[in-house]
Amino acid sequence: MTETGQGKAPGTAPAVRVRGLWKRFGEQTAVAGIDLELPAGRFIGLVGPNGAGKTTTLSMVTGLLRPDEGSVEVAGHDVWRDPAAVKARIGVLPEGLRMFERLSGRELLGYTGRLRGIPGPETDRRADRLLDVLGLADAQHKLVVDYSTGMRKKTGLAAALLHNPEVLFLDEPFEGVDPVSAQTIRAVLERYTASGATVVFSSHVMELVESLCDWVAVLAAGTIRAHGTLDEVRGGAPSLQEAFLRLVGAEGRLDDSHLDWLGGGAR
Ligand SMILES: Nc1ncnc2c1ncn2[C@@H]1O[C@H](COP(=O)(O)OP(=O)(O)OP(=O)(O)O)[C@@H](O)[C@H]1O
Repeated sequence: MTETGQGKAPGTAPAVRVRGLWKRFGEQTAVAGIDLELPAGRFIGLVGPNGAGKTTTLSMVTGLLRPDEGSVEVAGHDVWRDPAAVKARIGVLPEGLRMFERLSGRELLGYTGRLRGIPGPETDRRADRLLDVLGLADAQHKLVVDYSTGMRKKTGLAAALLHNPEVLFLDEPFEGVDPVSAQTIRAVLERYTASGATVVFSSHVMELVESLCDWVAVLAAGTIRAHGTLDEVRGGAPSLQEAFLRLVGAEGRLDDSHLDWLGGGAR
């Protein structure tokens, strides 16, 4: 059992089960019929080029955006039929996270704890630990509006972890984060998955995904191009980056002759 009393049974049900997922914005098809199962208890990377549909997929999986077609289950619960059960079990750090700017980091966590129904003293205990581990203790009484990008990400992560979710969804969690903070976030996430929880995060940075994740899904043009363990997705390729370029059909995209005017003193 987790500290919040939710049953966590890694391996019994997939963390996420997506069937026939579609989303169109006018003429633009952002997600084109995704079927995917993400295993529980893994550190999972969702990778894809710009515009591949990662954010749209994560938004639908976390109940922030309604699909045109298809179904999503998280930890065995249907996201649209049983939203409260899903929301109790997930933590989300969305892209472009909006926060209450006029609260301090500390107040924000206190508020999040109350929303999550965690008793005050327990919220305080967890907030103390998270702020400390994430290097935010000294800034905890500053207003969020005055935080740097990295501090905002770390505060958002603390808020997403406060209720000890079964599945944590992070959209580009390392973007705008300095290497020291990135290392801290990594350590926190590794500790969290070691306890049987699942992390699903999106990224363009293949080296990061390769070093952190043990399971990967590759998305391009709204479809899944490959999924499986890191070794399965890499196939025979020497690195995930090379496998990725092949899978998304981007090998040799740069034809030097197009940029023959660039550099070399020619104006
Ligand atoms: N609200 C929207 N209205 C119109 N088009 C949208 C909207 N949201 C996403 N799209 C389009 O859907 C496609 C997928 O976008 P999405 O943001 O999911 O991709 P992504 O993989 O997260 O990209 P990036 O890595 O650049 O953040 C893109 O072509 C995008 O322009």
